[in-house]
Amino acid sequence: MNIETKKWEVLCSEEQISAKLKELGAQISKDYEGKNLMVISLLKGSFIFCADLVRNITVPVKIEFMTTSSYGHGEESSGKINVVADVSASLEGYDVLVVDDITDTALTMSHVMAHLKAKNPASIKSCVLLDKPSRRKVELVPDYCGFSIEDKFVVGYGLNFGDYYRNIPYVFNVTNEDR
Ligand SMILES: O=P(O)(O)OC[C@H]1O[C@H](OP(=O)(O)OP(=O)(O)O)[C@H](O)[C@@H]1O
Ligand SMILES: Nc1nc2[nH]cnc2c(=O)[nH]1
Repeated sequence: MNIETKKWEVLCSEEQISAKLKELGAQISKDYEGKNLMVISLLKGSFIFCADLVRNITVPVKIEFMTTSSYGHGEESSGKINVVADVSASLEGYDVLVVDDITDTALTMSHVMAHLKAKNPASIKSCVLLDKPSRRKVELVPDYCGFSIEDKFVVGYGLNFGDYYRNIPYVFNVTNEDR
């Protein structure tokens, strides 16, 4: 599908995202006061959300990265989570917060949480910008969540369509209507 010729429905505007980042940042800063916070950004999807989120966190934070993949270019999870690049740091003694752009089937987040728990962090929680609870294949409730959304394939603010559109500064859905 050529999405340039279709109408885009904005689901989370830049203003809504910016307000949500302040809320999440304040809550996380309060909850992690006096703790040893390590944020792990799941690439590629969370690179924009995580970069904005950590700038709203006021307590000391160590930032690490991990790359997973399961969707490829499609709109359905392959069901197999590939750890393309594991986190390189030791997690021992850290209060880990795993940050992702979206939890959909939750296969990615549940796989990553189990994978990282085995590395003995002091604690581990999850934070996502978007949650699609209606699509779960495994039970999981993110500890921090920006927006709960309905079952629509969303694009922008880190989320891809094919290899593109991660740089669009808001979250949108491509409709079937022509522009
Ligand atoms: O809850 P799930 O159904 O597992 O879907 C969520 C995952 O899907 C996307 O990753 P993707 O595999 O597309 O890789 P990407 O981060 O490179 O976009 C997204 O960034 C999440 O990590
Ligand atoms: N781009 C994109 N990736 C996803 N991965 C899981 N759900 C989605 C979605 O709605 N959009």
